[in-house]
Amino acid sequence: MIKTLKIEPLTKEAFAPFGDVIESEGRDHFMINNGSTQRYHNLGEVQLDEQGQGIISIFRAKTLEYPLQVKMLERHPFGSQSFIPLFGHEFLLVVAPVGDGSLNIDPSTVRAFRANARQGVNYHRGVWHHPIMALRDDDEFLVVDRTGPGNNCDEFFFDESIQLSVELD
Ligand SMILES: NC(=O)N[C@@H](O)C(=O)O
Ligand code: NI
Repeated sequence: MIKTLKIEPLTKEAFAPFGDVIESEGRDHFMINNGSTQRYHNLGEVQLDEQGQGIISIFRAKTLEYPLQVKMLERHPFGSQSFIPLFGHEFLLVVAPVGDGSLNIDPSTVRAFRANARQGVNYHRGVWHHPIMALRDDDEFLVVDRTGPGNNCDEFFFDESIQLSVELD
């Protein structure tokens, strides 16, 4: 299978099978702080197993070479993982649904999205995704995810006959 993935705009609806889109555009809010602040409440669900602890980190990411061949995806079975751009730059996502839970990905289910400069994402537990795909060198992302016992990162490498690529326009 040789396929160039169509890069879709990131929307709450389109991304729903994979997790949450963290954004204020078009979302409900309520006023707090005596009317000085709008709270865009509960935009994403932080998912943890019982032994897990939620933590906040910063990822400083190099850009990858494009066209990119998607050779692998990873998942975090014990918790969600969110990426919120700190410098307001767009970034890319490649994802695949949780599936039946086995260590396998149907390549026909792999999708690519482009986050605009005011969007973050929250991958739900077990959702397959490519490691962070920054579009600016040394871009930084606030990351909320899970630490704790056990291996919380499974990797799946596609067979060499599966060539999924991402091209920048
Ligand atoms: N390994 C790690 O912490 N990073 C990945 O999970 C990622 O999604 O970038
Ligand atoms: Ni990850």
